[in-house]
Amino acid sequence: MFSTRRVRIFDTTLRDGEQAPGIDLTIDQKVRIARQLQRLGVDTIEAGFPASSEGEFIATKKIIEEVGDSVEVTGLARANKNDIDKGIEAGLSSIHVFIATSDVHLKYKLKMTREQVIDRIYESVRYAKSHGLIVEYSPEDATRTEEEFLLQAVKTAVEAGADRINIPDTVGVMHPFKFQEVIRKVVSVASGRIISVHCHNDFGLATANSIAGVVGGARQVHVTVNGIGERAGNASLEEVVMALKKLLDYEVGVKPWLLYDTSKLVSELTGVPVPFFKAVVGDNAFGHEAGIHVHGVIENPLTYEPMSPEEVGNFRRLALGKHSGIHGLRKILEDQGIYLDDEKLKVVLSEVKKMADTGHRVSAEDAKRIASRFLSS
Ligand SMILES: CC(=O)SCCNC(=O)CCNC(=O)[C@H](O)C(C)(C)COP(=O)(O)OP(=O)(O)OC[C@H]1O[C@@H](n2cnc3c(N)ncnc32)[C@H](O)[C@@H]1OP(=O)(O)O
Ligand SMILES: CC(C)C(=O)C(=O)O
Repeated sequence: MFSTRRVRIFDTTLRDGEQAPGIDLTIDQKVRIARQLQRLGVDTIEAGFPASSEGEFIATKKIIEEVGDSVEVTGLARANKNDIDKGIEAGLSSIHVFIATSDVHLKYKLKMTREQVIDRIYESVRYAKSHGLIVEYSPEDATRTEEEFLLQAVKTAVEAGADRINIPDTVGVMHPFKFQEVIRKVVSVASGRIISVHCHNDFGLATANSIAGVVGGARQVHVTVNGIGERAGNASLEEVVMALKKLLDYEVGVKPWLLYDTSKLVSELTGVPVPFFKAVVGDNAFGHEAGIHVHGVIENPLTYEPMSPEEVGNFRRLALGKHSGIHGLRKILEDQGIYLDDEKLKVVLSEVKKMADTGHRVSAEDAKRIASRFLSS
């Protein structure tokens, strides 16, 4: 039984993440990522969409065989018998059923009435439950759904036996102050079922909204590694995990020291580079050049680091450039076995800044070469 501060991490890198244009993983690549997600300690892996293709079906099957004994493996299914049957055939013991509830989706995509959608929610969740599955229901486009109808859809899924209710901000239109209240209302009608949030990053608020959803009472978050996914992506696993742990003192099962390696693996296999400035796992997430920062970090990393790189498997990088100071230069030279007094360091620093002013990216080797002139004199 989870404590009230425990938050489930539902990873959808292999489903929503892979839906992003240009990302088409092979079966073996999906299995490799699934193994890493299992090692990382996520609570649920959404392996894919079994009804989508032969490859998705086989990948789901293989992922269940590979990690299904130690982590919940689920798959996406539309609210129809065929998709649910495909998931069962693939060996799923958990399924993620969705159907939209917003008027724009009902009118232009599904061409269904609200009454028909309510019936479909009940029928599809009931059908999946009758086959012994763990069922998570998502009212797609929930955050653009008229509130009373959204709550009716939630109650219908609960009555049909849904184990979890996931609230997707499908096109990323939420902000944290509003989403927290939406989730609070959903929790109030969900009869104790776990409420989940699934946030997209169209306004750059996916992580913030995910956290707000947890504060509002959600105890599961849908995430993807590196935040990959539809359009501007999903809530980033590494950001959500570290924000929940470090800023709000929630408990998660994820092992944070594996975050950097997991990020690198997904980047390598998807071909999507991790932005230099990406929070937690970016190569500049623990990079320091400005003299005042480097001096502070040398004295105590807490001066300029909200978490340590080692906590997340990343690395601290001290750089040289036009913003460097004498403390940083001394450290970088001493790390190379070169010890100069302050007078000589000031001359070397001046040369470093002149080099940087030309646009040259000054390396530790450049500084060593400049300093060597003093050592030979
Ligand atoms: C927000 C999300 O990310 S939702 C998940 C999106 N992911 C994907 O679409 C990836 C996998 N998709 C696929 O491989 C294909 O879309 C399939 C196999 C699911 C369906 O393919 P097709 O039969 O060619 O239909 P197509 O994709 O063109 O249209 C979707 C159909 O599903 C229906 N549909 C869409 N969502 C749902 C739903 N939740 N429940 C029931 N029916 C749905 C649409 O109304 C449309 O029905 P129609 O064919 O009777 O008009
Ligand atoms: C299927 C649902 C959960 C989804 O991906 C979305 O609405 O963004």
